[in-house]
Amino acid sequence: MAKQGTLLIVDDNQNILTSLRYLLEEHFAQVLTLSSPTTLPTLIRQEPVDLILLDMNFSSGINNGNEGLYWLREIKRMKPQIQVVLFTAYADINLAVTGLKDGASDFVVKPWENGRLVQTLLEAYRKGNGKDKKKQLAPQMPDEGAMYWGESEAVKPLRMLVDKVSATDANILITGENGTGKDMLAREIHRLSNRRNGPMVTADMGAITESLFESELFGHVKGSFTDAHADRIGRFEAANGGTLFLDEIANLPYHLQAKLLTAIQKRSFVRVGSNRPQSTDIRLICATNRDLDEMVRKGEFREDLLFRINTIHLHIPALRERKEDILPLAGLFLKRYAAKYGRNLQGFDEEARKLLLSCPWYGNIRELQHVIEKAAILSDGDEVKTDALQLAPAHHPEPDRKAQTEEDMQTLDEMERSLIIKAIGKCSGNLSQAAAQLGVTRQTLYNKMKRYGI
Ligand SMILES: Nc1ncnc2c1ncn2[C@@H]1O[C@H](COP(=O)(O)OP(=O)(O)OP(=O)(O)O)[C@@H](O)[C@H]1O
Repeated sequence: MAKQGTLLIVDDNQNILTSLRYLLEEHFAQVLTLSSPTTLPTLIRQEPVDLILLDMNFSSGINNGNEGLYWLREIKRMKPQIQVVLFTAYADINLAVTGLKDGASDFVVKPWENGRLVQTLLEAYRKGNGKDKKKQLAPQMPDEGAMYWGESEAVKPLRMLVDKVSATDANILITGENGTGKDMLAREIHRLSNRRNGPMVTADMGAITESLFESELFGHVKGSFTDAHADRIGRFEAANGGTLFLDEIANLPYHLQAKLLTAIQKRSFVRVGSNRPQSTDIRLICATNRDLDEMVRKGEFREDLLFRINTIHLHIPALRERKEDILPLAGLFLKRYAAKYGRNLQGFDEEARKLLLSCPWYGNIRELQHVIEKAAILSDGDEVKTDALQLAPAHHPEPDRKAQTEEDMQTLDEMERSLIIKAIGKCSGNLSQAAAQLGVTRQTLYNKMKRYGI
């Protein structure tokens, strides 16, 4: 029989890789090998892999097979059609059984017997080949809460970079307009990192009051101030062994930035009321929608802090810069909310699709998500029409569309939402200008946008 299919072998033992490659090249059209699973996501996106023989233990990770299970789930999440055969030590058979429940086709126990191994792999290949051809053609959408990367050119370099840096401990700065998915990306990086079994702790620097900054981040000891009724650990300590995500980093007042810098540099902190420095093992990810370079120029952000936090800079493009992803994302949200609200919605009619593509989406993916949720609730039949999208006038491309009258407004909230959208539209998305025009601070505008899903 002619050789068919692409097999990928993932094992950190080079001798095993070499001997298996010789053996299996006799049976498969292409045999690829990887000595570490870290680049597995990139490889399976680039190569047409049909089948993976996946080791359960990697010397870099914890030697309990969990790493194998983790990668199995990743493969199944990214490319459910790829068949995975687990390669396991005798002691890990229970884990391999868990792996079967998680979607593995089969498992082979080490030390292996060549004939048996070949037979198991060929059977797994046959099982996958043909059976799931239909599924392969459908776009792969992630589960609720999972990140959808999309296929646009604008996110490709970002994705490559994320694959490369996730496993390292480099400090990462994520930038992007509000609602582009910075928080989601931070979680994705944690999930892809070697710290994934450790905690992921978030501190929203816009929400922590100045007086509680130190206590929230570094903790305090009982009696150190009036409300310190008991010892309390801070985020730096809670994130030990995992990832600390400092969201809205630009909102940290200048005079507190030096304290943060010291803790980041030394990877140690002192609880309020104590004088004992404690060390912590964290991977730091920061995020902001502001231009930190400009803030440095204006003297609002410390240059040394910026230098420290952005070892790797990841910028998420605005949704309007990745138009190819609008309809797939809208489809993903529609599927999610149609199921949630018990609607039989299969898609969008042509006008609705055009409207979705022509919107500037100043609130990015968050705004799209809110619009689709509302549309799912309002729609009858099996297609979403433009009316159900309820996009505010400023979002409509037609210049002569009549402004909404006050009678059309149902609530004060809707009025405020509409005013904000109009102001942002007028200022071409410049939030500082829009805030000035509305007579509120940038932070207030930002909070309101979050609240209204803009
Ligand atoms: N790539 C994505 N795939 C699926 N959902 C996404 C994606 N990116 C963002 N979302 C959804 O959009 C919403 C906003 O995402 P997120 O909070 O991560 O954005 P953000 O950039 O951190 O926002 P902000 O600037 O307001 O802090 C969330 O509900 C999230 O689930």
